[in-house]
Amino acid sequence: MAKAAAHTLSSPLLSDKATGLALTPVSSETEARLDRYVALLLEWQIKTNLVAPSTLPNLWTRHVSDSLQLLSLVPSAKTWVDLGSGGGFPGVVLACALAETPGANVHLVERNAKKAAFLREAVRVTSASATVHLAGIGDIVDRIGSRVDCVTARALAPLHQLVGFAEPFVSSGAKALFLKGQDVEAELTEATKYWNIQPRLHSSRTGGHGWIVELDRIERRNPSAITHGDRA
Ligand SMILES: C[S@@+](CC[C@H](N)C(=O)[O-])C[C@H]1O[C@@H](n2cnc3c(N)ncnc32)[C@H](O)[C@@H]1O
Repeated sequence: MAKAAAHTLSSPLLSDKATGLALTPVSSETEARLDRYVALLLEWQIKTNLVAPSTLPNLWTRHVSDSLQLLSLVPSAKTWVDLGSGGGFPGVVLACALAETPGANVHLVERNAKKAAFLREAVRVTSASATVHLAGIGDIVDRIGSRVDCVTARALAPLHQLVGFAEPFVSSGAKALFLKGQDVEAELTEATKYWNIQPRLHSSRTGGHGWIVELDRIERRNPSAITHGDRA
């Protein structure tokens, strides 16, 4: 019974879906893939914590649209890497949206085996363009190998760590897009102690206090330029 209820979009969730798709419109093919993904997530969420339970009534705006908004920042990107994909945000959503794009692929990097199993199932039921890597971030740079157009992360780590994770990809020509919350200014201040970056900030289209940090260049700062008191 509980499982059957999980498959049926409740009225608030249907209304949230309409709001979300008005913010970030998609083709009917992509909408059908996203419907299958959301149904699977609600089914697995009963046993596995994929998103904070308090955010479930706003799944489409808080998670799906939050992910979809990245596409317009790099419309020509085909090869994506999503670090710490968890329940699939933004990676699976991007892969659903890119499923009709020839040559597109999203690498989903997740070290938790249960979440990686969910990601594999999500890719299967949606026929999305994605490859799941059950691995730590430090181990996948060589494995992914091919030229990457965009590296993403959401709710993974403080910005100064994300910049370090993304650096090998950005050094090879990728753009980095990090979904961040209201503390973005403080995180940027911390990150610039260790990295030379010129961030571009975009306020989230989904409202709230969210920001997208866009980076095209990352260089490690000369360690001698950091005063002793600044060192982590
Ligand atoms: C808080 S969740 C966020 C998941 C998703 N990005 C989202 O926004 O809903 C962070 C995820 O990153 C994964 N993770 C953390 N450190 C990692 C690492 N070094 N390598 C791979 N995955 C990692 C965790 O297992 C977890 O699933």
